[in-house]
Amino acid sequence: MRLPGIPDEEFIRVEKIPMTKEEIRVLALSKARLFDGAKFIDIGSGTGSVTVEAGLVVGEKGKVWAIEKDKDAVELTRKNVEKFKLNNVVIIEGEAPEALDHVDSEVDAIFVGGTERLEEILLSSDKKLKNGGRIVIDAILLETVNKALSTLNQMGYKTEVIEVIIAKGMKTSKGYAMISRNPIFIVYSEKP
Ligand SMILES: C[S@@+](CC[C@H](N)C(=O)[O-])C[C@H]1O[C@@H](n2cnc3c(N)ncnc32)[C@H](O)[C@@H]1O
Repeated sequence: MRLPGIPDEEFIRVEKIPMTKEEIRVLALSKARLFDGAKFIDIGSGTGSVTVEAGLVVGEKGKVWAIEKDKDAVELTRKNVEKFKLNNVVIIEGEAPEALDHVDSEVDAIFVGGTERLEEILLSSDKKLKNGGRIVIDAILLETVNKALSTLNQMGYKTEVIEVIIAKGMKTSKGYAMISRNPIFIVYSEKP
């Protein structure tokens, strides 16, 4: 089992597809409490960075389903999965929540990085999640946080939210300058 924390530069990237940054992946996957052999869904896989990190954590006995609606992002997820030589990932091209129908197993955790149609996604995710399983949502907008918390609370989940503000050191000729990244909210929750 490998803990998450692959440097962003190791992923194949294209400018128009935003990536969940390294430190956020570490926190989000830690809140998802993945383990060797776990089953996991990444909704809105984008570059595939969360999918790849999760695939390495859950190992060969585990499985990851990556759901992505954008054709180019699906291709990018595929390239990164190949780059990291993972054979425990199923890539589903399609939009959640409908694409969740192609996940043929109950899972231990779900990460939502693509938050369009969030309420429907959360309600459908519940049917795929084991009791005690976790849903983790990565959000930029306050409105997304609000929707996530209200929906999860209605579903009877135990919920928490954190705001993550990170500055990363950039090496300059005079030393390291700290460059701020945009604040990100992580909503994490547990099914009763
Ligand atoms: C912020 S990016 C995700 C970043 C990704 N976690 C990564 O590290 O590259 C959001 C992605 O979610 C996808 N998306 C948004 N809503 C979706 C939905 N309902 N179903 C499937 N994909 C969705 C978008 O096409 C986009 O690629």
